[in-house]
Amino acid sequence: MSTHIAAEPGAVAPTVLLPGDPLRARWIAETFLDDATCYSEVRGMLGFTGTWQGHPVSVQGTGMGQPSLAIYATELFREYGVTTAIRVGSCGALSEQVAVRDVVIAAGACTDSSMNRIRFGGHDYAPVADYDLLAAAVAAARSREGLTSHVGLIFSSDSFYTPRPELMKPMAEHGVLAVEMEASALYTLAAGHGVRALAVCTVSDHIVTGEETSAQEREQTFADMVEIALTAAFGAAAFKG
Ligand SMILES: O=P(O)(O)O[C@H]1O[C@H](CO)[C@@H](O)[C@H]1O
Ligand SMILES: O=c1cc[nH]c(=O)[nH]1
Repeated sequence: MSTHIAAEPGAVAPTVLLPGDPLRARWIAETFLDDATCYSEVRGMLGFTGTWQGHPVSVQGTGMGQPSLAIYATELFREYGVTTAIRVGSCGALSEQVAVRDVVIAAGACTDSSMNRIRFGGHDYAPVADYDLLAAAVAAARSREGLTSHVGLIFSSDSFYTPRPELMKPMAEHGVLAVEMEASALYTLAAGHGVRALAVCTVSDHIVTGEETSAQEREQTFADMVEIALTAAFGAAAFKG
């Protein structure tokens, strides 16, 4: 057991999906995994292990924001031997080219968080996805009929309710597709631990148009990103099977 995860050694699979919402973790386990069992309920941050197409997979809620994700990611990497970590999150579209329910695959993550500046003595750091996971996810997303997907930068903000909304426009003008709250920390911690990481997000709301989805939809309907993440984790052969 680690401080915030009540799993026995070996109870967490080497490949973990990381939704912010612990109830989305439960929905993913119940919907996509075979023989899923819950290994942790500490603080209500649910974690499950099962199999997908015969591959062991865990799904662990991370909570909202980079400090919360960093707790779970650090314990998973240091104490449970996780080698592949894929965030499956919701995000807000910044660009008019991106619509609600589109999937955004994050090649890299900008941030307003001070976590990396503290880590690197004031220098900036460019958190990027694992290239093989990224390429596999893009291929999987582009082969899904009826799904519009995008690949590029996202913005991992410390604030859901931003005090500086005027900064979203220049972000979009510099290629940032969407805002969420965890990917930058995930990519940084994964790099530091030699772990493969990726963030695949579904657009739950639109910062420009104001369109939004319900809490129930964010918890239980973003299936494409989950299947893309699982396919990327286990390779193109699994996708065909
Ligand atoms: O839906 P999840 O994965 O929690 O992700 C997004 O939703 C939360 C904000 O509503 C933040 O955690 C943000 O990153
Ligand atoms: O962090 C987030 C997630 C979804 N939508 C947003 O606007 N922000």
